[in-house]
Amino acid sequence: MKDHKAQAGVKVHSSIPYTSDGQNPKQTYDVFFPPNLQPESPRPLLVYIHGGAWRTGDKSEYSYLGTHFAQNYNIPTLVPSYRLSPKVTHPTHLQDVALAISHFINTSHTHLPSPITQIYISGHSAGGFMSTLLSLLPEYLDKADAETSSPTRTYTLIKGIIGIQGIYSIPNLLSVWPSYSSFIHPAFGADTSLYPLTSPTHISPSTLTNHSLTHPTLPPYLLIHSPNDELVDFGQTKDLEVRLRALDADVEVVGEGLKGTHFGVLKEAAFLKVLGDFVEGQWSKSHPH
Ligand SMILES: Nc1ccccc1C(=O)C[C@H](N)C(=O)O
Repeated sequence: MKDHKAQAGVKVHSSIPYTSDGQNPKQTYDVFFPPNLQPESPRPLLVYIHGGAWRTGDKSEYSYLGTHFAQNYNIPTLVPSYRLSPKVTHPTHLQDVALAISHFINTSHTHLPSPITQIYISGHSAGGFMSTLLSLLPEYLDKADAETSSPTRTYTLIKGIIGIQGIYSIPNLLSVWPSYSSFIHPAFGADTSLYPLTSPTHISPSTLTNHSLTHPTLPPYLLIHSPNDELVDFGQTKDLEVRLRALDADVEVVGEGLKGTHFGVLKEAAFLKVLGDFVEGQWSKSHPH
């Protein structure tokens, strides 16, 4: 573990292993702490799950996001890496991310003056698929909690999900972009009949009812999708919006006003503002000044 100061007092803990063997650099996270956190003013946690078609990408490319939200919104931000395909297949990527979140929550008292009481999970592209599934299928975080011997049920801390140019339906993605089987097959296997089962857009009310005994309400969703995304069509976001509304969730879709490409949007000031303001806005509802 390395500790160093980033700009303007943001404290970074880099490459913290979240598995017990601690051997794989992909199974580590970076976490960005705002300066001067006070015990009497708790803050939410923002998680950022990177994209890259389940086969590329690394936490190191998104340090600027952690620094930004810690510095400008005073929000501790967790950026995990996870193992990539073809080395692993779904749901291993998601299990890694769930373990990273549970691991951080259960060690955060060593870094923070007060416990984390709210988690906002954002994800870009394939990361949007994962952030959404974490909210719709509690078993991923519950299983991670069992592994970390968590006394807290991490799932119940989720207070918002942010999908950024996400992939939410594998079948629809392949019907619009057949060539994407080049990364979908390594990530999800060649049996296309299983694709609907894994997709957030295909989660049914009855799937949810099975879980809702202990957590009846879905968190609010913010779905961000620039009209200039050249790699993932807006239909992905539209279809998820429709499904989430059918599941009685609050959904806000932001598209107009953004200009960036699939990856370019992540550097856009308007994007950073929409995401940060959403987290701060949700948090303020339960923590009025
Ligand atoms: N996020 C995506 C969505 C759709 C299509 C491709 C991507 C990619 O990220 C491609 C990646 N750079 C790759 O080399 O696999």
